Amino acid sequence: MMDTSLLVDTRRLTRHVARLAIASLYAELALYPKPGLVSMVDNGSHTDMNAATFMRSLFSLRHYFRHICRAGSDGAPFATLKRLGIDAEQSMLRATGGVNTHRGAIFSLGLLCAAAGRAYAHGADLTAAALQAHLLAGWGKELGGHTTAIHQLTNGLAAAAKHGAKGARHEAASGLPSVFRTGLGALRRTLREGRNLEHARIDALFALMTHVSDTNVVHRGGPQGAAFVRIQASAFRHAGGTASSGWQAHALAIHHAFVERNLSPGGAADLLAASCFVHALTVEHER
Ligand SMILES: CC(C)(COP(=O)(O)OP(=O)(O)OC[C@H]1O[C@@H](n2cnc3c(N)ncnc32)[C@H](O[C@H]2O[C@H](COP(=O)(O)OP(=O)(O)OP(=O)(O)O)[C@@H](O)[C@H]2O)[C@@H]1O)[C@@H](O)C(=O)NCCC(=O)NCCS
Ligand SMILES: Nc1ncnc2[nH]cnc12
Repeated sequence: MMDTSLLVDTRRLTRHVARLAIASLYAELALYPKPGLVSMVDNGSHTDMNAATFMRSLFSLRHYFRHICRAGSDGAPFATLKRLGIDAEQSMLRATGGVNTHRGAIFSLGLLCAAAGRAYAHGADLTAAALQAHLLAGWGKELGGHTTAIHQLTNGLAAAAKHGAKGARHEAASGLPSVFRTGLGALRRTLREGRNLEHARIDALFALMTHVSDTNVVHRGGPQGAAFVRIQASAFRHAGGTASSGWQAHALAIHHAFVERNLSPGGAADLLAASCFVHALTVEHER
């Protein structure tokens, strides 16, 4: 006879995972000041999207995260995840009137939801190490060979071809080191030092801006823009990050400098949401 308790538990897990995924995207959107990025306060360097566009996008993705987590727990092949990802991109574009708000999150956060489902189905504790191991064991080989599933020249492909930017596919094929090492590391460090989640998210965003090969930055600003982002983010961190009493004024000055140069670290923003997700999902298993 079928074990229905497992079915109920899996349903509970997929709901929990989807709720955390959406909450993480919301936390990223609500954070301020975020250099060049859209928030509840302003549109940063963007003219075609605002917080309402992001809220519509976020709402359109709520079932996707549940479905991709379920696919992971069912042991689905990469082709299934890809299909779900493409469908989610289409829902997002319908919800936003064609604006790319969350393509990176659909990809990276979607893969993490699938990895959570796979880890759970294998009876693993939901730790960060288990998530990364299940991501790579489940779909690492296909991710290594994943070119693109959408047959159009994206800004990311153009930035890769012209300037060698690595982008989301390279990041995922390497097991999302920016999430598991850079983002999560910074979140945990700031919390350990006794500051709050808002501080931790700001520190994580600046850590990601220092390390990530962000196709969004490269597409808009070229190699000089990417260097500017790295230099500004490093200066913020060397000044002590959110441990410094003047951190808000410093972050705001960087925000204005990015808007002046039309720069937007959208890849780092997506990876911040992914880091917040991993932190929230694993925090009680890491003690
Ligand atoms: C696999 C794909 C997702 C790859 O897509 P693409 O060829 O576009 O590759 P990337 O640019 O590398 O990645 C896509 C988005 O990921 C974000 N990103 C950028 N750098 C990184 C990075 N190093 N690591 C992780 N993620 C990264 C980034 O998203 C943010 O930027 C968005 C805005 O970008 P853009 O459209 O350029 O917007 P504007 O600057 O405003 O443009 P203009 O107005 O100037 O024109 C922002 O919304 C953030 O989300 C990249 O956009 C994809 O091709 C694919 O295959 N999809 C199908 C799904 C799938 O296969 N799923 C598999 C299982 S889940
Ligand atoms: N808050 C934000 N602003 C602009 N691009 C983004 N991509 C993901 N989050 C973003």
